[in-house]
Amino acid sequence: MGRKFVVGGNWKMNGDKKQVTEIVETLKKGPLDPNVEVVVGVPAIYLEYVQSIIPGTISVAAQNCWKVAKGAFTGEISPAMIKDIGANWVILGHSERRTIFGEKDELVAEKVAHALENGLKVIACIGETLEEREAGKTEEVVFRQTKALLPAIGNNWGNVVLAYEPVWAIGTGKTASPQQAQDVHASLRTWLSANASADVAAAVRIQYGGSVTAANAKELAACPDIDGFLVGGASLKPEFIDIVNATQ
Ligand SMILES: O=C(CO)COP(=O)(O)O
Repeated sequence: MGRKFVVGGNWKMNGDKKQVTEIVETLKKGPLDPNVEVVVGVPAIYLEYVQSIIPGTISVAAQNCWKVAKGAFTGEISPAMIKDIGANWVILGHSERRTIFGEKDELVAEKVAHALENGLKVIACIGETLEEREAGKTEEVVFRQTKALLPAIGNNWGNVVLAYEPVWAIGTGKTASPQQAQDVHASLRTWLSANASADVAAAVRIQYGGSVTAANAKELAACPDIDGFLVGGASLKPEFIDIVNATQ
């Protein structure tokens, strides 16, 4: 069975109530390819609001969550809270969480495990820095990051999307070339086949993220191992529609 294309919009810490309303209005008008799964990653404070106004065909994701159910964790939200307001997804391990907020592989894995146990679907992000790429360590890094997730995911791969986001391509306007992205996605699948299972490797959807725009989405989408995108800046703009429709 083919892998359903899945496009995420990661709004990050952008927008206000007016702007998020406008983005949802734009998404409502579409038209969005019905064969593509669409997920929007919303700032925590607007999650419930966006969930209440967005069409049921579009899923809502939190951009982070904590690793236990409740308690004295000031400022955090739990998977149960995300589910309580009707959202079904969470983005975890984003490079901004890793670099700015110091999240290590182990913590990301704990969050992934807890989110999956509580019935959320997870977009798990991995990717190398420029320094790591230039040192020839791209595969080593993404394999290490993925390996940390294996026990957390267990046999729950059906609820996980991997997002390969080279850090040097995020918000820089410097997209990985289709070949660079395809190469990493293909290696990841080979690695998964050896370290998870052939079925997981064949079925898991791997998104590419990093300066995806309407101008480069079609070429990237044509790569055999690219199964969707995780879009930052362009997800706040009407061109997000064209990115969703890039496989048409
Ligand atoms: O980090 C990203 C999505 O999670 C990518 O961001 P940009 O599309 O702004 O480069």
